[in-house]
Amino acid sequence: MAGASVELVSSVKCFNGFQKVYKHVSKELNCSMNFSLYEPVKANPEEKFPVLFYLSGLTCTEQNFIQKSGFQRFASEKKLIVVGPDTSPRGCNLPGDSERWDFGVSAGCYLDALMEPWSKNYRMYSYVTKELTQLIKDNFPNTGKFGIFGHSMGGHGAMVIGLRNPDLFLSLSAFAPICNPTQTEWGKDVAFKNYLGEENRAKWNIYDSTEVIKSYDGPERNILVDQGDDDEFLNTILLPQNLKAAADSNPKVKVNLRMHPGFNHSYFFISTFMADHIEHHAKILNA
Ligand SMILES: N[C@@H](CCC(=O)N[C@@H](CS)C(=O)NCC(=O)O)C(=O)O
Repeated sequence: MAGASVELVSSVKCFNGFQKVYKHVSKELNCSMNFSLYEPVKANPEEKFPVLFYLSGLTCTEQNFIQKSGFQRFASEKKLIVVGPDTSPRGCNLPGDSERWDFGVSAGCYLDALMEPWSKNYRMYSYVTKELTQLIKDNFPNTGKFGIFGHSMGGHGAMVIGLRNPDLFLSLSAFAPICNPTQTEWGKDVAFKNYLGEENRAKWNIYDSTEVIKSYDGPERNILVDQGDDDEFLNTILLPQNLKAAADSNPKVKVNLRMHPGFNHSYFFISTFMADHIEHHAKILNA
């Protein structure tokens, strides 16, 4: 192992690989962080694997995804390392960080906060794009090819991070993502207002994937988005039709938005379509 140090917390065999949890001290977030990492068994000592990041939604830790989504069977088959960061800094005890389920602890929103008291710790955008990616590159047997996906707030994070870093994250997909937060009450009155500030309104759009797509001019992207039509957050927080409309007006971004009758926002929905997402990423990352 090289680079910044990571400590193994647990390791359990699952299909032909190990579901591990690590902890490390994050310089970006100024606290100790856990992340999950699924590592396939190597066929030979030199074997390396592509890496897929999964970003979780509001109220989650690094545990929800590894316990409930069933991704391990497919990651084992396709031989992908899958990394699941936590959803916010932990243990910082900032005033007001635990009063709401949709703000503060477990609701880091995958952005770099600009406002006090959040700006010292709430730097999940830089944590994922710089610190954790580097730590994975330095410490695990990877091919250097990375993809990213996520759910809900994590779907928002995956889209923003994937679209703004096309050379780092080659493949991109989401389950029920928050697509246009600058147009929702949660975005305007809670998350962006408090983390980014009204006075920085001009900077909000870089954390809104619908807005990022409108001005996207990088390599062509094919994004898979699955959405249940019985999702309790569909028309208040998620707004996938706005994302689709933005993509339809930019030839560089193709969004395959699949609406699924009867599914809600839960991990029962995620587990149903997990195989398709792993397949989507494996095709690009193994090319
Ligand atoms: N406010 C509700 C909803 C939160 C919610 O649905 N969170 C989603 C992400 S936005 C989730 O993944 N929850 C964890 C789980 O289902 O294991 C709650 O706290 O139960």
